Amino acid sequence: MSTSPTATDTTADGNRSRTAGAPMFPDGPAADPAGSHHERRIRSFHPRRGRVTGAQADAINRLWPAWGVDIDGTPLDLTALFGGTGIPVVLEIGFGMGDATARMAAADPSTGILAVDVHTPGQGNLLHLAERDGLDNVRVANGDAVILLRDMLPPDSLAGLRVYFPDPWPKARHHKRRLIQPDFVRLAVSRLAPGAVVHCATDWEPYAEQMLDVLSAEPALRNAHDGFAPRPDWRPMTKFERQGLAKGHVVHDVIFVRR
Ligand SMILES: C[S@@+](CC[C@H](N)C(=O)[O-])C[C@H]1O[C@@H](n2cnc3c(N)ncnc32)[C@H](O)[C@@H]1O
Repeated sequence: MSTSPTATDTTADGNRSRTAGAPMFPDGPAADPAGSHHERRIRSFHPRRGRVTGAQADAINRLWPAWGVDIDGTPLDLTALFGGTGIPVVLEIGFGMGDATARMAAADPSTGILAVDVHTPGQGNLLHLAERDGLDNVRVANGDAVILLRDMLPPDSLAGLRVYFPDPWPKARHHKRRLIQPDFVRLAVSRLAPGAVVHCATDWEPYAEQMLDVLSAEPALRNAHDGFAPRPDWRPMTKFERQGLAKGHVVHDVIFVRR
């Protein structure tokens, strides 16, 4: 029997050692599964980065096969994904570290949350929290949410869309990278069931105005409020929200309903 390290050896602190070229997470998310980086399209996210802790790596390796979704272009059956329960499913794009996602899932177990991000430490953290807190209404997807919506989700399939503190891309030459734009909203709305709720929040005021303008201009949506929405008490504080508030930023929510 070989005693040399393999792709699945685990060190004392829970980190995995691996041979050169072996995948970091043998049973975890595939890197760029749908080839998003090869599409000639402007993306709304920074490349993946960040150190993955031992606990996060352990959660990814053990839980991804059951609760992970590779965004690889294969059509998704949401009912099957959530164990055949038929619960309504909301899509959260850009969950970051996932603490707020886990709290929302715990507070409302009768709603499924399909949480998507490209941030590996966050994927590990959310899987860890889901297991720790017994949250079987959370699934974690890795990759570009645009491909998930475009190629994998059927029309009218989602009960909601949540986008909390998306990257603000403050420089004018980067505004084209902002997620909330007319084309994206048209695509997302086509995957929402009638009555589905679109909820966005940001601490970047010019982006808040853009969200309000773009969502107001989409004929398939109606504003649930007059202008910006009051912050709903069920939306937990997120990491980026906390950082924005510490800098003195003002937070705005927008809530629209699919007609
Ligand atoms: C500024 S962070 C906010 C994270 C979290 N919502 C919070 O408030 O703490 C935005 C996140 O959105 C993710 N993101 C941006 N565009 C995305 C896309 N098209 N698909 C998946 N994730 C995306 C980024 O990777 C990043 O983790």
